[in-house]
Amino acid sequence: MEAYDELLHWAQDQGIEVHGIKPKRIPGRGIGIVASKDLKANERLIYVPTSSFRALTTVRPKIRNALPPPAPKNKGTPIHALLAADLFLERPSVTKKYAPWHAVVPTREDVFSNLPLAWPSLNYEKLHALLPFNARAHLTKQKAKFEKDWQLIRDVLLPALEISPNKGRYSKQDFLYHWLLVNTRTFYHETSMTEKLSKDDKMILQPVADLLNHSDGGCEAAFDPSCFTISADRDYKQGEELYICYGKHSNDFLMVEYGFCPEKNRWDEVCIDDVVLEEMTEQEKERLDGRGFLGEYMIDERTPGGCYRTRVALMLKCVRVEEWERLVEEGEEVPRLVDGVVVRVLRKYLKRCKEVIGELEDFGAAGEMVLRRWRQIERLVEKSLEQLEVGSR
Ligand SMILES: C[S@@+](CC[C@H](N)C(=O)[O-])C[C@H]1O[C@@H](n2cnc3c(N)ncnc32)[C@H](O)[C@@H]1O
Repeated sequence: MEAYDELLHWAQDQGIEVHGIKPKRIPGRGIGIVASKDLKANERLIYVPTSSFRALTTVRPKIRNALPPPAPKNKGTPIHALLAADLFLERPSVTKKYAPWHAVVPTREDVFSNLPLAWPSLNYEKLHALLPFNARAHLTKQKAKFEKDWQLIRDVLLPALEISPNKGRYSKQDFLYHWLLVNTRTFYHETSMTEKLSKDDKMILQPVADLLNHSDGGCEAAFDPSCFTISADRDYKQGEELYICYGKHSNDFLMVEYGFCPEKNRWDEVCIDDVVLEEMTEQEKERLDGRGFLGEYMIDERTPGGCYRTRVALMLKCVRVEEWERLVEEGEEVPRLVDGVVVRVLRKYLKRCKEVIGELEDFGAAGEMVLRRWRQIERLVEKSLEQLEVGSR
């Protein structure tokens, strides 16, 4: 029997209802979910009762008792770390219970080849430095989060269970694999047990639904304290892939969190803080900070001339300070005069894109995803420049 068929049988025994869909291997996306028959909009496709989640309640007591309990305001042990520890320390008897799920989740090789946090140390520093601004910032934060969780596992959990860390199966790399599995497969869900915890802690794993790939739109996901459901957002033809939206994320975020960088993404945007801030004197930065306009300068397909924050910041370069203060105070539209400054800054950014692309072209397979990302950015900047230049004629 195929691993997917076994998963579906197993899921049925867990009370999970699956209707009109089936898992399928999809080139470049691992496993995904396709329609096994024609589907109508609003048909319920997956029903997962709370009892079949892997959540705080299913983390084995010996693990929960050894670690500080999760607490509001990100105090205590993150649920992420608890779920990852539960998978990391699974004994064969437990694994047996979840064997059909383990048989279909990505292997270590799959996970490590896609996710930046798992880049081999030799490449990590170099590629990290070549990431676009927001991807770099996000990866730095993610790394800090992982290191903190690993410290808790190594220094508190493993000693409490009398397991020696850094040995084979209990190594940091092995924890990283399970931590990334959790990171890429959890869903947001809230119960009375988790309502006081931070948003990041309201996470659960749910077999079958976690096989849905992401797109910038897709099926409807809904939950209440008793279950999680996925319904068709439109009619589907048999064989079509179904997606859900993991969130309105940019490609920089998707690349770091999930290890892929789609060509089509209506939520994509690019942060150009490095080039905008290079333009500013210390005094100008202070002024921007004082008005709450320091950083987060974005461009996207809909705003070729930059977001409001970008335009406000660059306005400092083309109007007198008193006029700038007045326009900001009154929330007035930024004058078209700023377009000239935006063009100059975007040309500088485009030059930088091309330099990084040149470096990444020599990097080989390890840098492929980052290269693809920079090429997307290059296209976006070129398009923005074209539109600004046409607009100024
Ligand atoms: C929740 S899982 C989805 C199921 C997954 N494809 C699998 O094989 O188990 C999330 C992972 O699927 C992959 N993925 C999801 N959406 C994708 C997409 N649009 N393009 C490429 N990979 C995608 C990424 O590896 C991501 O980390």
